[in-house]
Parts: sequence; C-alpha cells; structure tokens
Amino acid sequence: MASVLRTDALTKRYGALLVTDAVSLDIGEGELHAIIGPNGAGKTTLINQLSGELAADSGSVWFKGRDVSALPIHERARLGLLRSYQITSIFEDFSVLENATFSALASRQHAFKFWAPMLASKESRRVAEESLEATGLTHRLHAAAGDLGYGERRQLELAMSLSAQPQFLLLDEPMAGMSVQESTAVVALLQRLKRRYTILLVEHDMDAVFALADRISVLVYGKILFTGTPDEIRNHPEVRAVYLGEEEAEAAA
Ligand SMILES: Nc1ncnc2c1ncn2[C@@H]1O[C@H](COP(=O)(O)OP(=O)(O)OP(=O)(O)O)[C@@H](O)[C@H]1O
Repeated sequence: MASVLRTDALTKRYGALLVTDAVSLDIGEGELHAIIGPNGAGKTTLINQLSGELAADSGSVWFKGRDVSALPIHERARLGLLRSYQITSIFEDFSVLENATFSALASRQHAFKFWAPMLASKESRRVAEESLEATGLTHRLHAAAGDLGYGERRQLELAMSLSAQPQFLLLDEPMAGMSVQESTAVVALLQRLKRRYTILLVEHDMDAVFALADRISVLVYGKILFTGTPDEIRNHPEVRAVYLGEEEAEAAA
C-alpha cells in the first residue's frame, strides 16, 4: 500500500506537558486508520497538527511525498488533506444542496461567484449531489440547513467535506452526540466511503472503530503505544490493560 500520510517524530508541548510525543505514523492509500486513546491522550491535538491548525514543535508531516509541515490549513486542504467539520461553515438559511454546492465551488476557488446563480455551475452541483447521495441526504436536498436534525447536520458537514473532493479525510469524533441509530448510519456511510478516500478517524465509539478500521493506533499520554489490526489490538495485553479494559475488549471481540 502506497503511503499517503506520514508523520516523523511529531512533537508538541504545552509548557511542561508533552502532548504529542514523537508520533510517527504511516497511513497507506485507501486505508481507514483509527486513533484511539483515553481522554486527554492527545488525539485532537494530533489531528490539529495533521490538518495544519496547529504547528508542531518538532518533527514533520508528509502528504503524498511532500513535506507539508510548514503549510497552513487551507493549503493542506487544497492539496487534498481535509479535516471534516472545520473547513466550511453551514449557512443556515440556504438549502442542503446549496450548502454542498457552495463547498464544491469554494474548493475550486470560485467562492465569490457565490452570489451569481449558484446552481449554475453544473459540475459543482453534480459533485454536491454525489456527496449528498453518499451521505444519505438526497431526500433532504431542498430542506433549509437550519431545519436539519443533529445527525443530519453532521451528515451535511461530511457531504460538504466530500464536495471539496479531498483525498484524505481527517474525522474527529464524527459520531459524537449521535443516537445509536444515527451512529449506525454513519458507520454504514464510512463503510461505503472507505477505499475511495484515505481516512484517519478519531472516535470513542469502540464498536464503530472495530467495525471500520483497517489499522488502529493506540495513543497514551501523547505516545503511540501500539499500531495494529483490530485483532492485534484486541489481543494486545498492554492495550487491554491500559486502554480498553477487559470489559470493553470482550465487547469488541
Ligand atoms: N491549548 C492548550 N493549552 C494547554 N493544554 C492543552 C491545550 N490543548 C490541549 N491541551 C492538553 O493537552 C492534552 C491533550 O488534549 P487533547 O484534546 O488533544 O486530548 P484528546 O485525546 O483529544 O482528549 P478527548 O478524548 O477528551 O477529546 C490534555 O491534557 C489537554 O488538557
């Protein structure tokens, strides 16, 4: 599997607190790689360094063979390394389709044509419709974004990310705050998106992680304790002891 995203000894401190401790990851094309770890382990901080929101103190981030460590968030996004829920904001008064179309237009740097008849750009509309179909929102195309329920809103955010046509998706807790039914729908959605996109998923929902991930990295106090397949993670004694706990490990088995 060709490497798409690689970090080399990425390190971040907040004062005396070492939040990212020489993290080296190598994620292959089409892989769904999950990061798990207890609260405060440094998962969000790590994603922030990958997206470019946060500069590392030392170490580097490589995307498609290029050192992107010094690039800001929008330039990484332009290269196809995109963090969902962060790049775009939802316009409440606009329809689901208009929001996704705007995202498609914006990613092509035509943002200021927004006030011209937005749906005139056939290509952007096609991309938007495809993204909304992939995220299961086709039946809500003309609903105002402000009228969406919580789960649908997260689906729209994901559709807007897909409309930007990323190659790599950074997903930070996409199931957070969702009902069981909504999480199940997102798991099914990510199953469909898998392979088409390379995905790094930070998620507390272990059922979702074990159902989706090709490989899982366990982060503890900013350090990667172990990287392996879901089976290897389930059977790793240190991981069971430190993070999963016997009970959850049983549930995941
Ligand atoms: N801007 C900051 N300044 C100081 N400390 C910070 C800052 N951001 C995060 N931290 C600390 O860094 C550590 C890692 O935080 P982070 O949010 O990355 O963990 P996490 O694994 O995503 O946690 P959770 O699972 O609860 O979302 C925590 O101890 C947190 O308090």
